Amino acid sequence: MTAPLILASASPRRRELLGHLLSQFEVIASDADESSAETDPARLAVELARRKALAVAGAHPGCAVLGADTVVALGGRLLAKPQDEAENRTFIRQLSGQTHQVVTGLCLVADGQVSTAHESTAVTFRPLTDTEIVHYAASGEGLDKAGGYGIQGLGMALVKGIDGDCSNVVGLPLGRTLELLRGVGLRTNWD
Ligand SMILES: Cc1cn([C@H]2C[C@H](O)[C@@H](COP(=O)(O)OP(=O)(O)OP(=O)(O)O)O2)c(=O)[nH]c1=O
Repeated sequence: MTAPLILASASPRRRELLGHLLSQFEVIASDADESSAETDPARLAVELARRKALAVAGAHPGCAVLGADTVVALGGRLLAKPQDEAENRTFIRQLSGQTHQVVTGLCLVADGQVSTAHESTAVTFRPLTDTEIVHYAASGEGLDKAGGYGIQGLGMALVKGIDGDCSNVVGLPLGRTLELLRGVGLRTNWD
């Protein structure tokens, strides 16, 4: 498999993480519709990753395309990106003192083959004070992130523990991504 790889994502975190695996790839953001009635976190994350990858693959035949989507699930609820600072406070208040799941779905389209995978990581927040919640939401860091926080930034101070792959929480599970790339014969920096 020699076709160049395209990362179908506007996320700077995904670009940086994929750079840990491949020295060369292109980035083209997908405009795929992200609305869905699916409520199961893993199925939703994979469905959206598939839409992103297929949208870009359709416009770039002959290229391998990787799409990803990260979903935050607290009990039966899904927390998307907060609309504004007030909703960000609500999300962080809900996550306070609780364990939630962060699920990233992956889809790789290559040589007419569609491969999918997902990874799940459990993240536990400390019990937070109102002052802490207001302080974090005011930073604006969580506004473009699923669940309304970034574990790689200031949001690290919200977290009591993590069980699973940390890169998955940031948006691209590196182990699973390596498996998918190797599965279609793509050579990575680790091979
Ligand atoms: C929970 C969490 C999420 N995130 C990010 C990862 C994803 O970029 C984002 C979830 O939104 P996504 O819709 O998965 O991705 P995106 O809109 O940023 O980019 P694209 O759809 O173009 O690929 O939240 C963090 O960076 N840190 C975290 O701790």
